[in-house]
Amino acid sequence: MTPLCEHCGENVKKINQQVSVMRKEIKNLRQTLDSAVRAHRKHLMSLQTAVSKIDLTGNDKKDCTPSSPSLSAQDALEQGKIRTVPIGYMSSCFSVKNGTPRQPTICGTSRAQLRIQQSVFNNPEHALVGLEQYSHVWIIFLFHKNGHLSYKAKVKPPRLNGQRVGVYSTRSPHRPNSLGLTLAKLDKIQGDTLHLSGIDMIAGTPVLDIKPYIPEYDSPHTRTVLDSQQHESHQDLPTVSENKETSSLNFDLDQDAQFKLEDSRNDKDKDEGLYLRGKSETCVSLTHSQTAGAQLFLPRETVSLLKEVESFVNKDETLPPDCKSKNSVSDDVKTEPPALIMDWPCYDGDSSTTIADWIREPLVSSLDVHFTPHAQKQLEEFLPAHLSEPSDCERPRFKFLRSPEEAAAAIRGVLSADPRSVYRRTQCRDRLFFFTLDTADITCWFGQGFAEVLQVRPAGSQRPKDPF
Ligand SMILES: C[S@@+](CC[C@H](N)C(=O)[O-])C[C@H]1O[C@@H](n2cnc3c(N)ncnc32)[C@H](O)[C@@H]1O
Repeated sequence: MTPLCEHCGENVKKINQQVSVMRKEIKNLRQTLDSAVRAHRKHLMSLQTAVSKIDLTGNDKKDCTPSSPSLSAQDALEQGKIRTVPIGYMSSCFSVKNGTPRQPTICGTSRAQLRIQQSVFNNPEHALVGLEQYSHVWIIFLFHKNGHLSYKAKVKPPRLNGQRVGVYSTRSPHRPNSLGLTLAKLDKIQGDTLHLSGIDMIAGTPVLDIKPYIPEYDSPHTRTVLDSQQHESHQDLPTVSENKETSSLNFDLDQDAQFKLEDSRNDKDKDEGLYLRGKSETCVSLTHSQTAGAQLFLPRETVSLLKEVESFVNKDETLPPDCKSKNSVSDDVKTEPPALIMDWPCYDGDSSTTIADWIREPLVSSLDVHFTPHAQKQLEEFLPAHLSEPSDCERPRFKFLRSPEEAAAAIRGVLSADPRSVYRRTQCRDRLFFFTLDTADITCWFGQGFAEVLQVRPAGSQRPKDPF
């Protein structure tokens, strides 16, 4: 007789049969589960491997890594697939994207340093020998703080106030390969370190390459002028770098526009080009009537002032009286001043270069920048970088900027170009705007056609509350 369960009264044999069936089912389920987990793990690993082999352009690079047995580094290079190694990282007076100039010309006084890594060259300073002869360098870098790797074929540049254009017609940081290109001023080289100004990169930006800026190669206008004049005169013409050792004269147009006019003649018998350089180094070209191409570096706002000079010079074919009084060029120049023809390739539709209208005349106009007396006072509290002061001095100190005036110019540069996003500009225009410059936190607000700096405090101190 089959025993019955004392708890439920069921047939024990039947219960045992049911239990063994359930055990089998559980075992099967476990096996299914285990194999599913294994399959998922395998899938995950293959996905991770695949992801690690996708480069930023979305191309499969499985065969181009140096470790790949199937493709040598040379083959990879020939296919345009390389693994980059930063030659150094920027130290810059801009710590975050917000408030960083959108182009280097916006803020000539922004400063940065770039130290060449020893991992690239055993003696990094050797790689810089000769570069000190150049005033400007191209910096090729990675937009490493783009946050996400997505990019679109069409973008909305802030200067177009919401309109879309193709990414390759812009300098947008959101682009395949995330490469940036900046023309920076080379202030000096110390050992393995470049001291730069006029930059638009944030601190920590990985730099991939540096090249000297050579107007004869890099500026179509200079090339065109030189080419045509060489063709006409069949003689070698001076390069802009030769202009460096030349005599100079100054003329002041007003407080904001001081120009150094360097007569490029290093041989009295040759009638050569002129070289004008301003405080902020926006470059447009200038030609001498008879021979060489020349370069003009000036702030955007002063272009109109210089156009007045242009008409003055072209009309009278003499130098302004101010120039004459400070003139240090030789007598024959004074008695027989050269006729000048100024060309404005960036501004006046020169045949050698053309640019999009929205760059020439942005839909977003530039702003006047004011400081409240309080902000001005706060700014003056900052000690310049490298000024020796007692270490216990409680005043805040800049790390890069050399004076409160330089900081004020940098702030003006950043704000006059309206650094707000289109969204902020249109949807929350009453909001306070914060950005960091060197060791200073700047607070400002925007009104119709102007920006006002309200506070300049040591970075890291508490932000004022936004009243809106
Ligand atoms: C419009 S891009 C132009 C950069 C360069 N001159 C070019 O034309 O390629 C400059 C802006 O990029 C952003 N930026 C600078 N450094 C960056 C970095 N390392 N990663 C991501 N964005 C950066 C800042 O917001 C800055 O205003």
